[in-house]
Amino acid sequence: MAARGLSFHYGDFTALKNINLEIPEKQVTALIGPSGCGKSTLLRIFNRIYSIYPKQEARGEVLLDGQNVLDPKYPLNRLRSKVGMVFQKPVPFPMSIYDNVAYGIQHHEKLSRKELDDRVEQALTQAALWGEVKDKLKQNGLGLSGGQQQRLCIARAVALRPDVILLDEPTSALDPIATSKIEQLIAELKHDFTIAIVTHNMQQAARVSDYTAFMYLGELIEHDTTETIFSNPSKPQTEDYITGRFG
Ligand SMILES: Nc1ncnc2c1ncn2[C@@H]1O[C@H](COP(=O)(O)OP(=O)(O)OP(=O)(O)O)[C@@H](O)[C@H]1O
Repeated sequence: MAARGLSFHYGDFTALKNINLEIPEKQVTALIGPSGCGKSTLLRIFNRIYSIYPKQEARGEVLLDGQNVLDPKYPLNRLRSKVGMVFQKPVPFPMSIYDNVAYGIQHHEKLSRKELDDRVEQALTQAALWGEVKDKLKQNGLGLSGGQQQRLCIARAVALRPDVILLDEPTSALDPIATSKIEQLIAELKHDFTIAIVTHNMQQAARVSDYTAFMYLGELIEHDTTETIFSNPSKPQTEDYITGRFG
C-alpha cells in the first residue's frame, strides 16, 4: 500500500500535507509522532472511514495493487474486505463470539455451515484466541476480558482475509500482559498480512515494527527502517522526539 501526494482536510483545517509513504507488504510499519500530528487521520484514510463525514476531504492517492482506493469508483465493500481495521478500544458486537467472527464473512461470501465453521476457527486461531474460546463460542463476546475482546476484534478483521490490517493504538486500553500478547500476535500476523500500526508508545514501535514513519504537524518528517529511526535518525525533529525531548 502506498500514499502518494496525500493531503487531508477537516473543513478549512489541513491535517495532512503531501504525504508520500510506502507501507511494504508483509511487514509492520509503525506511525509515530506527537499528539495531533495526524497519525490516526492517515490510518483512517487507508480504508476511507472519512467518506461518511461531510466536509472531510482527501486529495492525492492511496494505491493498493496499483489502484487508487480513494477513487469514489473503487467499491467501499471491496476496500473493507482488503483493508481491515482494529480500533483503540475493543468493540466486539453484542453477539456471540462465533457470530462476531462469522458476521463479516457472511456479509462478503456465501459459505456452507462447515466452511464457515472452519473459517471462524482459522480466524480465532490466527488471532491466538481459539484455545481460550473454543468451548464457549456461543457466549457473548462482551463477556471476554479486554485483551481477549481485542483479539476477537483482530479475529474479525483477519476472517475476511484482507491484504492489509490497520491497528489504531490497539493496546492503549490494555494491561501489560494483554499488551504483550497482542505484540506477539502482531509478529505472527505479519507472515500473512501487511500491517500499519499507530502507537503512542515508542518502545512498542521499536519492538513490533520493521519500518517507522515519524510525523509532525501533518507532515511525514522521516520514514526508514525502525532500526535506523531509533538508532540513527537523519532529521533533528525525529531525534528530539525519540529521545523524549518533546511530544
Ligand atoms: N473531526 C475532526 N475535525 C476537525 N479536526 C480534526 C478532527 N479530527 C482530528 N482533527 C485534527 O486533525 C489533526 C490530526 O488529528 P489526529 O487524530 O489524526 O492526530 P493523531 O496524531 O492521531 O493524535 P493522537 O495521537 O492524539 O490520537 C489534529 O490537529 C486534530 O485536532
